Parts: sequence; structure tokens; C-alpha cells
Amino acid sequence: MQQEAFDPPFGSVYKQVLEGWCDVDEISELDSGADCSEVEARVPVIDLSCLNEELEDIEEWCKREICEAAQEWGCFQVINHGVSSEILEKMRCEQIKAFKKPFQDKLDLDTYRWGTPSATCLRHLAWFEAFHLPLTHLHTTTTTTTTTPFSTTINQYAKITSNLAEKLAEILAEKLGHNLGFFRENCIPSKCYIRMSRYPMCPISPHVFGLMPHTDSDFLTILHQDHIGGLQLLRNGKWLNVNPKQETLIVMIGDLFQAWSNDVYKSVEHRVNANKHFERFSVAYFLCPSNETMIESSCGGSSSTYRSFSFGEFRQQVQDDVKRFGHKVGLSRFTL
Ligand SMILES: O=C(O)CCC(=O)C(=O)O
Ligand SMILES: [Fe+2]
Repeated sequence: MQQEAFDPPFGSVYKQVLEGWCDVDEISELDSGADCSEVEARVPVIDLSCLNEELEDIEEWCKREICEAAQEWGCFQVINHGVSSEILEKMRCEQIKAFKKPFQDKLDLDTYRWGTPSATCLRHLAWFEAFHLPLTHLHTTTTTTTTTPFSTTINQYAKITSNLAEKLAEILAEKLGHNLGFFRENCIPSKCYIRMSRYPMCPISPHVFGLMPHTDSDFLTILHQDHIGGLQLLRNGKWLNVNPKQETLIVMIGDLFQAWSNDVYKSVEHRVNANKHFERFSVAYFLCPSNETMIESSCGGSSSTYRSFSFGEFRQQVQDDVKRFGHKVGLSRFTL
């Protein structure tokens, strides 16, 4: 398997699992996932310029659309979100610059992740590499070997998307009658982060995922995908394509909002299919609270679906499950 010097060593590290892939059911499951990739998810598109409307009715209508999409889809797309096409274009250049470095150099950075080297079965292999950049890296100007300082472009992108995430979270919280200061108080810069991802060309697609099916463990995620495609979401038991739309951001509800809203909003299960012919880039902003933040279901008492838990406890459980089973179990661990 030919690999560029900057690609992670997928072929050699995954060799054992790939050589043992004789589980016919597993392969047909993965292949059938790829089969339905022609079906497009008609994820609601919301024009955020309506939030700045003088007319209160239009603003209220827009907020209602947001809440309804979060309930019905766990996901929506936004336009006129404040991130200019120029910043998006520059972000792509930043990503190319960050990823097209020798693999060994990237490995030295504590912000770098790649694939699932400890996976033991085909469906747990992932064909991606990523940089996780906590917002505390904002304004960092020094270059050291272990941290990745934000460039001006990443700074701009992070600032706009973090404000946007907070604003959308407040709209969703308002509907639940929650305290609006909650996100400002609890979602601190050291926990919120930008994840820049690259999905290298994958010669054995569709037998492996770019990114395994999962829900995000945060309150909400704001995602920008490039023009290649491959993102899918699960709706009514079917995997549907979220086709790329230029200058559109995708907002996904995470587990914390689902628990906090007592299942009013749904965290959306999604995945990325690997691509045989093209590399793909995406960038996501994750709105996360401090480890101590308690997630208490909005209605409380006996009708709550979930027991109260701290974000730290939730994260730890996710990590333990991934280690033990190769995948996340998620919110079902916290039901009453
Ligand atoms: O790359 C994508 O489109 C999705 C990324 C994602 O789901 C994640 O990073 O959690
Ligand atoms: Fe995700």
C-alpha cells in the first residue's frame, strides 16, 4: 500500500486487522452502508440573518425553526452565520499547511491524533488524522515543539464559531426555560476546542470508515466540511448523505444537550465514509463545559430520563467504554 510520507501509517498499523478481515457479515454491513450513499438528508437550512431582523416576529420564527430542527433532526445547517468565504478558504490553506508535514513531526505535537491504532476489528478502524486545538491556544504566539499556536485565521474562525455556538445554545436553552448565562459560565476556553480533520485517500474504501458512527459528547458542534462529501447521519434507521453546500455550516446537537433537555433535543448519530480517490478536510468547533459542570435533566425528579452527572464523569465513562469495547456507549449509561 503506497503512502505519502505525511500520511499516518494506516497500512502497517492496521495490517493485522486488515489481514484478518474474513468476517463476511462485517464486510457486508460496511458495504451496505456505502450503498445508500445516494440518498440525501434534507437537513433544514436556517438563515441566521433573520436573528438580526428588526421585526421581532421574524426573529422568533427563526428561533422556533432552530429549536424544531434540534428536536426533529438533532441537526441543522446555517447560512449567513458570520464566517466569510474568505475565512473558510484561508482555513483550508491552514489545514493543508498543518497536515502536509512529515508524519513524525506531527506525532511530536500533543494536539495531534490519528486513526484508531488499538482497534481490533474492521468496523473500529478509522482513516483520519486531526489536530485538537483548545481555545486556550487562542492568541498564543510562541512556537514550541509541543503546542500548535493558532494562526490569525484560526483565531478568527474560532472566535466567530465560539460566539455562534454560544448564541445557538442560548436559543435552545431559552426554549427549555434555562438560565441563559449557563454556557458563558461553564463552557470555558480550555474545554471548548477546534478539531481540524483530514481524511486521506483510502485504498480499501468502503471497507473502513473515515470516522466511525458516533454522537458528539458536547453540547453542540459546528462543522464545516469541504466539497468532497462523505458525512452521513442516521435518520429513522437509515444512513443519509449530508451533501456539502458551499458556505454552509452544519450544527449538530451533542449528548449533553440531549441529557440536559431530557430528550427534547436529540444528539445526532453521524459518521464519515472513507474515500478511495480524494482526500477530505473538515473543521469542527465543540462547545464543552468544565469537568465539574453538572448536567441535570431540565425537568428533574422522577420523570427525568437521566440521572445527574458531571461532564468529567461522562468523559471518563466514554473513554473507559472505548478502551473496553472499541466504541462509545454514551448516554444509555446514565439513564435512571
Ligand atoms: O469530518 C466530519 O465531517 C465529521 C467530523 C466529526 O464528526 C467529529 O469530529 O466528531
Ligand atoms: Fe462528530
